[in-house]
Amino acid sequence: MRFHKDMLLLYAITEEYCNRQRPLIEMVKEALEGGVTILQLREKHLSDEELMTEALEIKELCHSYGVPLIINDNVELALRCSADGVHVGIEDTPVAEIRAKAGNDFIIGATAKTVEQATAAELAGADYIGVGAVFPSPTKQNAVRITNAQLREITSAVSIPAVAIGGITLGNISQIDCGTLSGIAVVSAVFGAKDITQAAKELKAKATALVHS
Ligand SMILES: Cc1ncc(COP(=O)(O)OP(=O)(O)O)c(N)n1
Ligand SMILES: Cc1ncsc1CCOP(=O)(O)O
Repeated sequence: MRFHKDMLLLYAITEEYCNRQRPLIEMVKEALEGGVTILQLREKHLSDEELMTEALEIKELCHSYGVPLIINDNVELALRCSADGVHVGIEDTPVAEIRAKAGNDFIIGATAKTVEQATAAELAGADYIGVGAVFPSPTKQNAVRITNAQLREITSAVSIPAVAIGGITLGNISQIDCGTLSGIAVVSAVFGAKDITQAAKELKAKATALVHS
């Protein structure tokens, strides 16, 4: 799927602790019904084989909604299951290596917590950056926080699009003073919600207002 920055508007990320009373595919479907625009499979507890099974099933579902599937960290698996892309952190496979191997149509997202990391990601060929944590995150409690000023500095240092991540909820999204953001990335605000579809709809409306502010 060809990357466009509008895909980043409501970026939903799966996570083990948010579900598991019921199948992940069911929860992903509810999120897609609510209008998420890109989905990342981030299931760190699964073996490659289990992840492959989930990825293939979820990819079909995402594609039926025209939504790209991104795999967290695991480049080899992302390529093997023909996912649309991968998201990597600072300590994962280097972006330039992925780009050389996967070609230009593969979506590559990179985490950036500093201006240096953001400009390096852009130079190496990343399509977008994920910047955060902008609030304390229940999902990644040790995530380093960044301020609104740092967020603005980072996003304005690059010309590739950016999403903010970390502890974003319906209640605090309007406190993000973003500069130029293309969207928000969330785990618990969607997959931890009682009504996933409704939560996604409401977050999407607020994300739309944020990116146009
Ligand atoms: C969209 C998005 N932004 C940032 C991250 C964090 O990725 P990373 O630094 O690799 O940390 P883990 O996800 O591996 O804990 C992300 N996953 N997605
Ligand atoms: C993967 C990641 N990286 C920084 S915060 C975070 C988790 C975001 O989850 P939540 O939206 O529940 O805070």
